[in-house]
Amino acid sequence: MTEALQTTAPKLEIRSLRKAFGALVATNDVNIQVQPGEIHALIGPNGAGKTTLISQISGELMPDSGQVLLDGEDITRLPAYKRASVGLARSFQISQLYNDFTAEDNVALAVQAQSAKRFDMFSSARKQMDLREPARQALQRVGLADRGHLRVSELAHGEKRQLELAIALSLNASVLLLDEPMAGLGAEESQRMKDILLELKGQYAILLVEHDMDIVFALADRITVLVYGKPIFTGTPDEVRGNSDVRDAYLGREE
Ligand SMILES: Nc1ncnc2c1ncn2[C@@H]1O[C@H](COP(=O)(O)OP(=O)(O)OP(=O)(O)O)[C@@H](O)[C@H]1O
Repeated sequence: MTEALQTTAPKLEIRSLRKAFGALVATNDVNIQVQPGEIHALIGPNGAGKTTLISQISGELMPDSGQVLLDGEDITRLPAYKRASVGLARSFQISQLYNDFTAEDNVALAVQAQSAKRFDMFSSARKQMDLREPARQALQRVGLADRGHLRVSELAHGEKRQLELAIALSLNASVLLLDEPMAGLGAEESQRMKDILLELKGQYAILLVEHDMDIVFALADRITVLVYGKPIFTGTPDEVRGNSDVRDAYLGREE
């Protein structure tokens, strides 16, 4: 993978991205390339600017300057709701799930929202099938095949996080933005999520923000370390572990 990473065109490219909130520069000249099939982790202390960066890539926040490119196309000004249709999906957050709907309904609704125009022309029976099948497949890929009939409110916390991922997968994206998929999970749930991400590894370009360093080092092909909005190092897990700047700025403190 590492050799391939150096020779292929990036799937997702962040060029000289900058975002300030008043005097605070939360994204400070960030350059990152995520290659096809790569899991690229973004780590850094609290407040380093990880979520702010993900929000600019997903289109929820406009950068002050710089570019976001998907397959070489500039999508910096594309509205968030259109990014999934060009292949970029941010995993939903639990707060966006509909509690009183079933897990399968939640995925089907996301599929429908993305394809609303396309489905207007179809009969309702056909529409149901076209929404249900991708929903079921996505649930299966995250290990929720036999939980689709349950309401979200009946799912365990870890299952809700799996459902968030299923929604992202159902959108047929080739690039996934995952913001702390392990947050709030117990040891067993974390292990399950790790196994799911390992299964997906190689099939998507994934930009992963995660505080759990065991998970990051087990999953990532490369890691970018962000400190005060600025990348201080990008490298393989071994390179990151061995870098003294990273240890001083972040890992030493975490460990
Ligand atoms: N809308 C906003 N207005 C003003 N400041 C903001 C805004 N959003 C984020 N910030 C600030 O920008 C900086 C980066 O925040 P961000 O949430 O991106 O960091 P993070 O690395 O994701 O942190 P954590 O690991 O705690 O989630 C922080 O200092 C934060 O207070």
